[in-house]
Amino acid sequence: MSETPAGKTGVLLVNLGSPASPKTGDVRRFLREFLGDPRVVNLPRPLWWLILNLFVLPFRPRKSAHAYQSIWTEQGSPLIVFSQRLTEKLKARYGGPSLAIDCAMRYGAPTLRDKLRELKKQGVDEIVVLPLYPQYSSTTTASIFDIVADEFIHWRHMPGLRFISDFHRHPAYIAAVADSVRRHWQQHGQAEMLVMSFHGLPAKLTEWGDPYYYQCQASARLLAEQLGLADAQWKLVFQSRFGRAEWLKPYCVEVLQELPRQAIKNIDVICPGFSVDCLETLEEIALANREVFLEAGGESYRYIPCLNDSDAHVELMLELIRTAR
Ligand SMILES: C=CC1=C(C)c2cc3[nH]c(cc4nc(cc5[nH]c(cc1n2)c(C)c5CCC(=O)O)C(CCC(=O)O)=C4C)c(C)c3C=C
Ligand SMILES: [Fe+2]
Ligand SMILES: [Fe+2]
Repeated sequence: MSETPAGKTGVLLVNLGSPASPKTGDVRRFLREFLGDPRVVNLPRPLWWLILNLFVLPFRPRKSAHAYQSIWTEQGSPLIVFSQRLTEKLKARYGGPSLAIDCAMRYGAPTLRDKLRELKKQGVDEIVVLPLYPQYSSTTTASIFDIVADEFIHWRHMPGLRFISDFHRHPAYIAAVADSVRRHWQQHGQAEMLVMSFHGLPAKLTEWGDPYYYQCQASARLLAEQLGLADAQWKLVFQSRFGRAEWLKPYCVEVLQELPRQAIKNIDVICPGFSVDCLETLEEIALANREVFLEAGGESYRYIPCLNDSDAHVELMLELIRTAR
């Protein structure tokens, strides 16, 4: 028997994932896995199974496939491409014999289980799981933890585990996003208002103890403070309502329709809850919601991209690996 060499850490950046292709069949497969996760939809299983199979999966995939087609690139889904490029840069800069770095998706491929097993094969004695969600939600972050915990059940020799639940007020995160806004202002000038759009959630989840709503509020307020914005110069909104239940408010679309009526016709829009650009930012925010704002009488709508694979994002990842809990 040989001894395991001491002191090797494995880091896994984890994001939501995308369909294998923007074809309806692949989108249906992806949505079946995603929306079948009890963390994402909390209804009783038999009831949700019926709704999902009778009312969602026969219709939604075709509509979503169109949306995916509008943002798909030669290299694939922006969410996966950016997440992997970020990982490659981090690896090239800081990876080595004592630090293995890789990237996995919660739904679709590359799977979280495969990547955890690859790290195990490399003999790491600590695994750092870093979900690419600055704000914790049971629907996203906890769902990643479920897979890690379930995978570990089968491991005889469990390594140390550090799971980074959130980094919504980490100074390095706030600074990196604020810097990206300032750079945008330097190039394009500052609009009358900065709209910060976060992915929505069913409102009930907050009552049930999900801290996501409060973490979004905290991130937005810290960003506004760092940028020296007065209250009238920024607004937090929630996008991507799904289904009929009440979601977190204010709804992005309603605010965009209202702003021109309040004589605010010139806005910058940023999505601080998304680490990399994806369907939700590129199609919904940068394309569809722009039309909503312009049709309501808005004049200028500038979308500020996510941190994506920028050097600032690579440094943020390193800082989180070093300091976040
Ligand atoms: C950033 C955090 C996210 C939270 C919180 C979140 C909750 C949540 N989402 C849905 C339903 C859908 N989301 C979809 C896509 C999608 N969602 C996130 C992030 C969060 N979701 C991302 C990054 C993406 C994009 C994936 C990509 O490939 O680019 C979709 C699929 C597309 C569509 O059909 O619109 C659905 C559906 C629910 C129900 C939910 C919380 C309950
Ligand atoms: Fe979502
Ligand atoms: Fe959406």
